[in-house]
Amino acid sequence: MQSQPIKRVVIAGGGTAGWMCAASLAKLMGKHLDIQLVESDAIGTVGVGEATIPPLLTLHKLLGINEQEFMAATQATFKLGIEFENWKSVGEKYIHSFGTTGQDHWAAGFQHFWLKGQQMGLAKEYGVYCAELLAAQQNKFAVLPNMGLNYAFHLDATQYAKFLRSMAEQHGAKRVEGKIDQIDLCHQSGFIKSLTLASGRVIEGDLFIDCTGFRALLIEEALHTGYDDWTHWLPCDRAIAVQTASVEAPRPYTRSIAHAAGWQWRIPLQHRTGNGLVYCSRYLSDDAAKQLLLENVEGDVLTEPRVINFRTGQRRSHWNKNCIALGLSSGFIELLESTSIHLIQRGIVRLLQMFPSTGIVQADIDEFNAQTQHEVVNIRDFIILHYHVTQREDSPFWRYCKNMPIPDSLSHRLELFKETGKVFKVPNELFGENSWVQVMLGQGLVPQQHHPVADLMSEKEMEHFLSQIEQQNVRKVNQLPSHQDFLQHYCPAQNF
Ligand SMILES: Cc1cc2nc3c(=O)[nH]c(=O)nc-3n(C[C@H](O)[C@H](O)[C@H](O)COP(=O)(O)OP(=O)(O)OC[C@H]3O[C@@H](n4cnc5c(N)ncnc54)[C@H](O)[C@@H]3O)c2cc1C
Repeated sequence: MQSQPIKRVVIAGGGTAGWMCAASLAKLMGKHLDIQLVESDAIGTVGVGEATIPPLLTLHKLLGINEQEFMAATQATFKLGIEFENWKSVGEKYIHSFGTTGQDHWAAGFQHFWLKGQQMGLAKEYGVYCAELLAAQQNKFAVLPNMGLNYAFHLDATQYAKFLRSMAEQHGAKRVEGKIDQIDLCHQSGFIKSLTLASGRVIEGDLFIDCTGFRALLIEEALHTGYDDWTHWLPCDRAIAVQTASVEAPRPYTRSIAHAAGWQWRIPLQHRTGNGLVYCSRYLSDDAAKQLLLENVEGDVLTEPRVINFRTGQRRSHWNKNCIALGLSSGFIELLESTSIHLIQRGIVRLLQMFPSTGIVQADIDEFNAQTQHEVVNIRDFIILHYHVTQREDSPFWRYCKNMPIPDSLSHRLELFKETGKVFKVPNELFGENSWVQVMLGQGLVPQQHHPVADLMSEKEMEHFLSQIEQQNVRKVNQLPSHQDFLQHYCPAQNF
């Protein structure tokens, strides 16, 4: 397709996606590449995206990032999961934690033993059997040896981009300030040849990474790649974001609080709290959303509330010709389970694995797109689950979500769990069985049966099995310091 070797990589956009990509390429392939990143201070970044999930630790290890330095620089706190309030019904809550719940048997997941234990009147709440969940509820945390607790971070998105920028520049990536005005295509191949800036400067490249956010300047405006719209399954299309002063010690989890036409996030950082309301404009006006958010935040409001429009879905191809889209330019599922930054990371790793050093071939493009789409579709189903499996019928929004048709792939999973209690992870899927079980149970889907292997346990054996898991978790959590104390000792930011 394009037999010339790929030496010059141009990254358009310097938000989280752009700088994650620049830092990774520069650190891991910088010796062989000329990397330029173009960004515009006048346009700025989306400025949100502050909750992450555990696989980010793997990328940080790969890049040799010192966790304490990174956390101090980005005002970060630890995250053990997400608390969902009012999602199943108003007044009820559950936590989707990053930990393992109970102990699986090779033939059947822990949920089967828990269901049997419940039938026998011996099992407590599902979350009692997960150390991360107990630690989150008690606001406790420590980094334990051998990944004793699974965790991720809450971070300041602007500081994170700065942190990555300095790393990228240290490894040779060059930043170009300026507004991209025009994208120049090769008449014959349709490949991108160069970007022309408002200043008239022309930036040529062999491979272009579109990190221009929702604008999708390269992948869509120039290459007309197309977009699969998922608003019929994920109807929220607006968010209002606002930062507030902290009023309590930072909790080691994200809060997601459902309202009548969407939900509100609370992300505690060391120096402030990130808040926002995600909503569906069919059911709530921007003014009403703003009022609702401001009525439901705690602490002094530090920034002007900002409305962000989005359309859930994904780009039809994430890699088209010599352009790869990363971040918001590639699509947006929803922020509910903090999967966007993770998908940027996956796109970068995939690019490194398939880097077209000797030239671009269609087989690489097809493989990249197939893998990405497979991954994104499974995450999409997991997010739809939260909205669709609910007992709420108290507003038009929730009635829509409860009654909307859902993808067949999700229907099958829900049916399987409801009928049999079984959950199987699809190969290369982000969310494992334990995540699906936590959210399905949390949203109120209770299986009608359990696996017969759980029937082999006598009452005494079941009691012992459940109580030793519980005691082990209680002992682990009892020795932990408070999250706040641990942050203060491990990674205090300057103004903590
Ligand atoms: C409300 C909301 C909350 C979110 N919360 C989370 C979360 O908790 N966790 C999570 O994982 N993800 C979250 N996300 C997604 C996350 O914010 C993004 O994945 C992440 O910030 C990456 O954004 P980006 O770099 O693609 O785009 P942006 O941050 O928008 O960056 C775009 C870049 O392109 C540049 N640019 C654009 N046009 C031009 C031009 N013409 N010339 C030059 N430069 C240009 C801009 O200046 C900027 O540098 C959230 C998203 C939204 C909308």
